[in-house]
Amino acid sequence: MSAAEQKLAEQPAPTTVAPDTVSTPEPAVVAAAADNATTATAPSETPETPAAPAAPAAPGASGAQDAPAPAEADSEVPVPAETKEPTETKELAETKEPAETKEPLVEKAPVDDETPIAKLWAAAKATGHPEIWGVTLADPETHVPTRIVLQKYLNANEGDLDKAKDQLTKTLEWRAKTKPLELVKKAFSKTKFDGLGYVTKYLQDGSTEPEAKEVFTWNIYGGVTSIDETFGKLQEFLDWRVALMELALQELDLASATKPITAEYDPYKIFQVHDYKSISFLRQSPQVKSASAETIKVFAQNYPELLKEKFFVNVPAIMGFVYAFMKLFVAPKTIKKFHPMSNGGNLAVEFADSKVAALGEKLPANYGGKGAELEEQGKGPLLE
Ligand code: HEM
Repeated sequence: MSAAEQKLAEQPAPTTVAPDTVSTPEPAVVAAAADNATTATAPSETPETPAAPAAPAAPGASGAQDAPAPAEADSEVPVPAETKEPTETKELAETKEPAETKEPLVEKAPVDDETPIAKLWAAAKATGHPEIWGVTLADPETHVPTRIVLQKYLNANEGDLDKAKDQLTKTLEWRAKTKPLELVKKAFSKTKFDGLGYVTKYLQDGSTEPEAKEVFTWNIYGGVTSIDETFGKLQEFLDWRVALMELALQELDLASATKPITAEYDPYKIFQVHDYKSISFLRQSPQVKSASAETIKVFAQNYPELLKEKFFVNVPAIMGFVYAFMKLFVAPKTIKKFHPMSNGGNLAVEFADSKVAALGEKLPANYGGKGAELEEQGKGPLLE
């Protein structure tokens, strides 16, 4: 049992959805939520190989049918490595064929543009929008960052090419419309968003491996002083929330990534923390409900496979019902990455396994570390 799970076990999480009532605690829900999603899966040799159609239903299709596709849906389903890497096949065939001979080339199947990654690339080009998460898309055959992005769409959809294509196309259309990179340059209202969101990054000296970098986004929703101010204008809140996510993506810096990912191996993900300390309102207002539901939906569609683990800290025991309510909107596989904790001071011990040495110590003291406060070590969307 991890420290998060122990903390969780201390804290009841009722399942009743009625927002105005505090219902009977139900430890089973807590246990399920704390379940870690790091299910071991067979390694795949072919990163782009789609999962077999017989894989379990896509996230969002099981349990909560109407729930959006999860932003951070895991790809835990083993992916059979049936097909040979087409490029390898081609290279092999060509090198074996002496240039002088007139014999016909060995038949190459499938050709490069038939791989799922190549098909996603074709779909991406067709939308006309050139970037995603700070990566200017280019031929994935030679451009690792693009290959990573496209593979994430396959992973989010359990290797289902049609679904991946659909989600990718919608993301690119959304980015063309929303212009998230411009939101990062925009200044938001200090009155509404001051102290509510930060991004931090931690590096392991001497290593260039992707594991040597950990990026966190922090949502200090306990710091909200006026629901009407912060959540009253939904689009404004969403824009700010998207700007925060894009800042985190800048730190993740996929554009400089050099290591391809597979269905099972993907170190390019972000930790998220929601801090509900000192929450001044104990009921979920309609504004909070719609802001949360809409954020979850937008993120599920447009930021798949970017969540490593998510910690909800300083959750007042009396608000266990909120957790139960929120889970209704989230796909089961994403929920497995959630860790509610009653005491934020225990957060630091969760990162003992990180490749970034003493990561926990680098966190602010509020979270059990020895590092500077978030205001000092973090950055957030611009405010005016
Ligand atoms: C009443 C004060 C609260 C506010 C203002 C609030 C705000 C939000 C918002 C805006 C989101 C959207 C997702 C995001 O920003 O990343 C969210 C998601 C969520 N919140 Fe809260 N929340 C509150 C209380 C709680 C409590 C007490 C819990 C219990 C643990 C909770 C659990 C969750 C969960 C599980 C999600 C889904 C996260 C995801 O899909 O990534 N919330 N919340």
